[in-house]
Amino acid sequence: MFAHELVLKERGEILQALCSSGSAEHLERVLDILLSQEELIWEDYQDIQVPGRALYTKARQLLDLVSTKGVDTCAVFLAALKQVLPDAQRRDLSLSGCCANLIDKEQSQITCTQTLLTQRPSIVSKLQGCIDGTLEALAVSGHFTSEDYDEVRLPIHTPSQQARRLLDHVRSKGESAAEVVLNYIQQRQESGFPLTQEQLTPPKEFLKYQKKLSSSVSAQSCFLSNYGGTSHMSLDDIYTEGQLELAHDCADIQGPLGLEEIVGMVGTVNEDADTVLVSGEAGSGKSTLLQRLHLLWARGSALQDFLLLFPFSCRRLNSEQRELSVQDLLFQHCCWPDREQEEIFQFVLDHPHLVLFTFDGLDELKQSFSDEHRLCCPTQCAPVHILLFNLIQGSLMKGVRKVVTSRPEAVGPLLKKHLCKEILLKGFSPSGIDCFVKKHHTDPMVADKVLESLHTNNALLGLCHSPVLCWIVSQCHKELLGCGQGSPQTITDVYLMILQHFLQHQRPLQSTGALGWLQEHLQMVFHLGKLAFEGIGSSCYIFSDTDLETCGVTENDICVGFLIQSKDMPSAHSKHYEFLHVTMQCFFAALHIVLSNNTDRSTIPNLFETQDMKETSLSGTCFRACLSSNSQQEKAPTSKATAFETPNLQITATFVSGLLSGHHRSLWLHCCSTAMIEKKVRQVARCLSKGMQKHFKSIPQPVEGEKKSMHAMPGFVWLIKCIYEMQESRIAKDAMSKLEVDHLKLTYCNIGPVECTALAFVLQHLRNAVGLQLDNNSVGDVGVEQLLPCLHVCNSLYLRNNNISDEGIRKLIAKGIQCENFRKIALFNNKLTDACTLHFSSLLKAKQDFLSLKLGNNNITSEGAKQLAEGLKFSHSLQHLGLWGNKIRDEGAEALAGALEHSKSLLWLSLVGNGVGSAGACALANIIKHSTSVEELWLTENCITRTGVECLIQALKHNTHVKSVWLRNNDLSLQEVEEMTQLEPRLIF
Ligand SMILES: Nc1ncnc2c1ncn2[C@@H]1O[C@H](COP(=O)(O)OP(=O)(O)OP(=O)(O)O)[C@@H](O)[C@H]1O
Repeated sequence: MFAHELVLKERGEILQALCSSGSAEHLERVLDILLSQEELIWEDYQDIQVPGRALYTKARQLLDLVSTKGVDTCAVFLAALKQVLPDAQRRDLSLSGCCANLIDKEQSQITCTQTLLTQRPSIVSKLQGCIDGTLEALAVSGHFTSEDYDEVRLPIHTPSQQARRLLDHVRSKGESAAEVVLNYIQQRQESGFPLTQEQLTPPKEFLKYQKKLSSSVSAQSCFLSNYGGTSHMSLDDIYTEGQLELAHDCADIQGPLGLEEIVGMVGTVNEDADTVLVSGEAGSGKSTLLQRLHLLWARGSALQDFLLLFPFSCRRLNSEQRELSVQDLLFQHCCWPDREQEEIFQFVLDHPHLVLFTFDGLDELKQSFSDEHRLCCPTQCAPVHILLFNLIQGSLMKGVRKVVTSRPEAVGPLLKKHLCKEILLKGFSPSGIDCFVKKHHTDPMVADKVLESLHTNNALLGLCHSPVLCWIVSQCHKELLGCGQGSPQTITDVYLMILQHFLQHQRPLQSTGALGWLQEHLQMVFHLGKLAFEGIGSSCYIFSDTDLETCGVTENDICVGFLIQSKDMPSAHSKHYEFLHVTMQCFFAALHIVLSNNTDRSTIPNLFETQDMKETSLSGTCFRACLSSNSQQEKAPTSKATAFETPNLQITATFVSGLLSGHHRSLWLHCCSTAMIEKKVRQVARCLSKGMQKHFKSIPQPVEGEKKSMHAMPGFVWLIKCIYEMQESRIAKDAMSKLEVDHLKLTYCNIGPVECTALAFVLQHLRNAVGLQLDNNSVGDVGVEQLLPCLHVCNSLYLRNNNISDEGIRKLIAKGIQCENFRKIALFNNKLTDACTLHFSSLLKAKQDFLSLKLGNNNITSEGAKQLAEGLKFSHSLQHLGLWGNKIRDEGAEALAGALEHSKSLLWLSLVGNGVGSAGACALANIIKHSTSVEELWLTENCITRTGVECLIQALKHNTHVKSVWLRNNDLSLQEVEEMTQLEPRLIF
């Protein structure tokens, strides 16, 4: 193959190789070589290197340019690539055979400017060690102004980029400036400063540091800390893959993402950014995922493109009061170099693309993200959050890859614009739950029993998609297996179960009776509750000895196991503690709110109003003000925006609702006054009702002719979940009696099985049937089953892109057949196969008023179509049938045509993108011939040839009510298309 053909054929791979590290270094080195080989002229170079242009755009332009210059330039380009790319990437490209030999140009140039061009690669290398000196020489000789100096020295440039910017400036200053540069380099060489080639291979001390860092990262990441109180669990033994998805649609990737793809370029939406965000709900496994990445890196089994990985926890960074430089941050917070600190840091600065930073829990940082305070100099000291924000946005240490985790609610548009991509972590898949439980219980009999019990309680199974809940449920298997009918249904039930588990673990229950376990440990609950509550209000998740003392937490309280010692705190002399998991802190804070006599009467209303505060972006002082302890107020001087606090306050509010539910009220009887509890119940009920009404009031009036539709605002799902936790049908009924909409839209709302359970609990009380649109969530089969109790109030159900399989459909249809209102369903982009068509066929037979069935982009073949046709024969009502993007061929089309040809109801049929061919088209022509209702037939992309279209034309001759037949992208020549359009204008090509 010729070089230019190869450049064309491997374009995608070459682009990836040049740009995937996110650093411009590879591209710029290739440009240096092409300039030196005189394959590019200066103007070509300037056309590509337009400031501010995205890296990928520059690379694409270079590829276009070398292709237009012909085979020789392409051969030199490939040789340059071969020289520049690291071994691993070079192996991925088949460059051999087509590369030209790079020629070392003789130093017989007429001008210094030419020499700077033809010797550019080596001059860039030489300059890196003496940028300052060269700049000074240029300034002294009057060629460079202080602006030139500043532009070259911009700290966002790596040293090699600074060298190139210097040469670019010199080019515009003329021959004498070029002479100054060459003279300076020559003098420097003569005075004994060698070339800087060794900058590209790590210095010896660096390798020692790398070893030290990786063993410290490995030590930190090999155990899971929340097993600390009870047993040690190594990450290897328990780690279970979570579900990772790109937040944005991306054609390049099918199926779930792997761990390596988190840092890779796949799914990039902003090529200029270096920061990847992994977002996920509380307990979805973000910290554990990072921990896994750290461990794999430290062991050399993943992310080996990065020589260094620096892990940070925002929770720990909160306690850093000093101003630090990036160098201090790396060395003091991650790993201290024993020697040659400067040299190691210089290597990091010179090779940003070989370095990875991870920041866990951005939502826990006391300050909210802002890009106002710019900092570019890595040696300048600043408060830690300013360093962090500048690293994330890339004004500091451009080119270093960053992975940041956060709860989704805490990510505002300000941060989003600095992200190269966002990845959603959606907890465990159904098979992930099985896998986790089996790993958790080494005894397979126990694991089987736990799983069996989970599969008989769908609400609990839904909860187990959240890893933290799956962990609790597995941990409390004895309680779970012992509780029979009363097994947990709500998140609060699960947390009460672990409370009971830990308390009884400490002192097995003997004489105290069924309610005794709590009473016996009430003081401990009060102490931890106070600590948790005060921390939640001020985003404080790590507690000192003094904090514990202030809240009365004793050694015995610690021994129960809810508090664990914090790892890696900078001050070694005093102990620090944190809750096993932050959701546990929320739970104890909720216990405090429910049980304490001393909480302010506005605590509950303020807690529930956090959502409003978020939506109106008021400050979070309101909730903080209701905290009673003075010490806490002293400790929270920062003005953290409410948006960052809201997730944990919302979780606390959800627990408050759950703890005050009728099911649990008897628990509190012996702990506090019934009147106080009842008052709090009324307060919560009022807050929920008020919150709901506020949402309903915001629904706009419908435009004439359109249905009244409500798109869920943030917080709607949370309120629904609180109502579910309370388990009060009365509140649900009351809330729904005021909702007057025809269509309820909850697309992209993070709806998983747990949310489905809550939605069904509340929506079943709707007075009028609605269209329920849940597209683009993570409902899954478990969620579908959870929705069944509200199916009777759904006239249409939209579940596009929700990971639903045939099993989910089986249950859905069994119920749907009995629901009078249920008339439309849209299930495109799921995991359906032929097995589901049997159920749809039964549905069509049984429900003579069913109107619309859309199953596009699934895996249905001709066999499925035949099965479906069996039901279609009986349907006298179906108006819309969508089967696009499946694998239905001619026989399937024939079966469908046979069933539909005499239909008096069908208006619209789509078989786009199936491959029915001409035989299929001829069969479908019968529908046109005989049906008295069909208006639109969509047959785009179906390998139909002239024969097929001729059948359709014939059929259309007898039909006046068909409006259009879509035939784009079939096997027809331009001439045929023109000819047939003339014959039948209703054909659309
Ligand atoms: N992939 C996993 N494999 C095994 N266990 C997991 C996994 N992910 C999470 N867990 C369990 O769930 C617990 C909570 O997970 P983790 O702390 O990682 O969640 P998170 O998303 O960081 O939560 P938060 O946002 O509240 O900080 C872990 O301590 C661990 O016990």
